[in-house]
Amino acid sequence: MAVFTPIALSDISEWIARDFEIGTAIDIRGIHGGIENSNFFLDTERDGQKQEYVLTIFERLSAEQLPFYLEIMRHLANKGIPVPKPLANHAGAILFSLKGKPAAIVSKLPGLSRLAPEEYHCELVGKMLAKMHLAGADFQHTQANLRSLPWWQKTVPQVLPHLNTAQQGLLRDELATQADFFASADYSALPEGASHCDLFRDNVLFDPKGSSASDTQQDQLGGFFDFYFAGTDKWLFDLAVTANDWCLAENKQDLDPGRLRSLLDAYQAIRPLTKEEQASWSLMLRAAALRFWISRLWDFYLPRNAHMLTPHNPQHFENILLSRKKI
Ligand SMILES: Nc1ncnc2c1ncn2[C@@H]1O[C@H](COP(=O)(O)OP(=O)(O)O)[C@@H](O)[C@H]1O
Ligand SMILES: N[C@@H](CCOP(=O)(O)O)C(=O)O
Repeated sequence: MAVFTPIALSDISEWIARDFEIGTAIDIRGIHGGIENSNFFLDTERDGQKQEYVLTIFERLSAEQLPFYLEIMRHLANKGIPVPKPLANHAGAILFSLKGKPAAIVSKLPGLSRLAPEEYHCELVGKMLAKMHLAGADFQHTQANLRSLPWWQKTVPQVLPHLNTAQQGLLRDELATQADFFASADYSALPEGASHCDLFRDNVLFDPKGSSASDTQQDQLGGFFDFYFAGTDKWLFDLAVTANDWCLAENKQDLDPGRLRSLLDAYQAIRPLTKEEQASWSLMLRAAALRFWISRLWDFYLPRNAHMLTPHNPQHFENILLSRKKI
């Protein structure tokens, strides 16, 4: 669990009662699992009914960067895509300040993560990802993915001293390959728009409808959340990030053909890939692997203070990159 900024009920009760239409705050609990922000489940009571929200204190993103993330969630939610909807106060604002940091309150989605997904789950995710891309096509705001090539180029020199010679070679070579790819005509031709850019298994919830916990074939998509790495990016990058996490084989590095087919077929049933996208797929899988290898190295070797922070394992994405280079 990472709670960088602790919040107690007494810190927010008056504010909630005064500025919102959501009744009385009755409970606030730090959430396990996240590594970027301080997240809390916030319960309120209104007219005898319990209501559930998620309160986020943003630890790294600035008040200037945040409107993009909150507005894309509002835009998608208004179009029926199951994503958290930011809550507006009486004045219509959706971005607030708490303990001197930016903060937001969003609706709590139903369900739980499926960390061992079946092909069926990959299909649900592929279909909704394509719908989300199309629903975001008329979103007016743009903001670069802040964890794309310029950030990789800035961060790689900081992590290189911590790596062995083989890892340094792999990282340098892949960065150069990706810089060439990003400068190519093929890359420029790829369609882009608002993208999640971090659609890992732990950022998707499923609402179990089956009669038992093991009856996962009845799951329905509860929603996508954690849009705080989103940006205007190539849709293919979003799909590659998703494939690299959802479609792993038993060895946890190669792609599992069945899961991958389910994801891609479902995505393409809604938005078929262009010929440039098809041609760029293997390089984009590598870009997606590199992105998370670098960020995990950065979190691992240059950690921040948090009360309970468990950095993700960088080796996992080194293995995935090596595997994607063989495709
Ligand atoms: N809108 C939401 N609805 C339901 N659960 C949520 C929501 N937002 C966050 N969570 C829960 O909080 C946990 C951490 O959130 P996450 O956004 O992944 O944190 P971080 O941005 O710090 O990585 C998630 O694993 C999930 O259980
Ligand atoms: N998904 C990324 C890290 C971001 O963490 P999240 O909890 O915000 O998804 C990774 O696995 O490296």
